[in-house]
Amino acid sequence: MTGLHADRVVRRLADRLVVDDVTLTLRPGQTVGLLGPNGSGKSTLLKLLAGVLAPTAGVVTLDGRPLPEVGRRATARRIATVEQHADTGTELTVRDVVALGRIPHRRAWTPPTAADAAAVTEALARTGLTDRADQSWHTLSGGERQRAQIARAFAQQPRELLLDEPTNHLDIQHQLDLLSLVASLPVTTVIALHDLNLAAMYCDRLLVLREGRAVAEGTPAEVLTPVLIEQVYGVRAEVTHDSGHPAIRYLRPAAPDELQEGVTGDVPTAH
Ligand SMILES: Nc1ncnc2c1ncn2[C@@H]1O[C@H](COP(=O)(O)OP(=O)(O)OP(=O)(O)O)[C@@H](O)[C@H]1O
Repeated sequence: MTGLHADRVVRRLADRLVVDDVTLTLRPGQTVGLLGPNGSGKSTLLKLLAGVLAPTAGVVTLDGRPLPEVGRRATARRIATVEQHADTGTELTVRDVVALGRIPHRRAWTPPTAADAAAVTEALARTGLTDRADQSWHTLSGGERQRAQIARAFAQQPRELLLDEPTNHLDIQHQLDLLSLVASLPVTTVIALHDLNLAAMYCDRLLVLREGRAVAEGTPAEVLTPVLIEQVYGVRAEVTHDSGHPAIRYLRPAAPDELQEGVTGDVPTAH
C-alpha cells in the first residue's frame, strides 16, 4: 500500500485510551480534515502518523513499511509536520527557520545546495513571507510565526504534510489563503481543524474523533450533518448545501432563563 496508513492504532496514556482503534488510509494528494472536540485525540493521532509517538497497538506504515523500519531520516524526508505551538529557542531569522526544513535532505557538514536555496525561496514566496525573510523570528506576530512554520514545512518538499490547527492566530484572509494553498499542493495532507465551515470548504474527506475513537469518516457532505454535530460537539446547528459544500450555522443554546420558562411552560408571546 502506497502512502501513509494507520491501521487500528491505539495510544494509551496513564490508563486512558487517548487514541482508540483508529484506521486511516490517505489517498495521494487528498486533504483530510481531522475534527473533534478538545482532547479527542487529534494531536496524538497526528503524532502517531508522524512517527513522533509510537502506537501502543496497531501500526502506521509508509508505502507498506512500518515507520520504525523506514527510519527517522527517511521519514523526515517524506513527512513534514506543523505543530500547534511551534517555537524556536535561538536567535534565528525567518529564512533560517524556513531553511530548517531542508535538514533531512542535506548531507552532514555540507553547505546548502542551489536546490536547498530555491526550495527556501519558493516556500517564503508561497506563504507571503519574502519581505520578512531577514527579520528576526522573535519579532514576528503570532500569525507570521505560524506562516513561517508552514513555510518551513513546504521547504521540506514533503509528500505528506501533517498540520495541527494551522489557522490558529491567523486573520480570516490568511486562514483562507493558507487552506487554499494547502489544498492546492500536490501533497497528501492531514489537517486538524476546529472550524467546521473551513473543513467543509477545503477538505476532500473528514475523520471525526470523539474520546479517541473514530465516529465518522467520509466526504464533508456525508459527515457534517446536524445529528453528528450535536452528538459530537453537543451543539445544535443547521446545515445547508447551496454552495456546493456544507455550510454550518450554529444555533444559540437557550439561555438559563429561557430554559426555566421552557420547564414551566410559560412561553413568552409577541405583543
Ligand atoms: N502526555 C500525556 N499524558 C497524559 N495525558 C495526555 C498526554 N498528552 C495528551 N494527553 C491527553 O490526551 C487527550 C488527547 O489529547 P490531544 O492533544 O491529542 O487532543 P486534541 O484533540 O488535539 O485536543 P485539542 O483540540 O484541545 O488540541 C487529552 O485528554 C490530553 O489531556
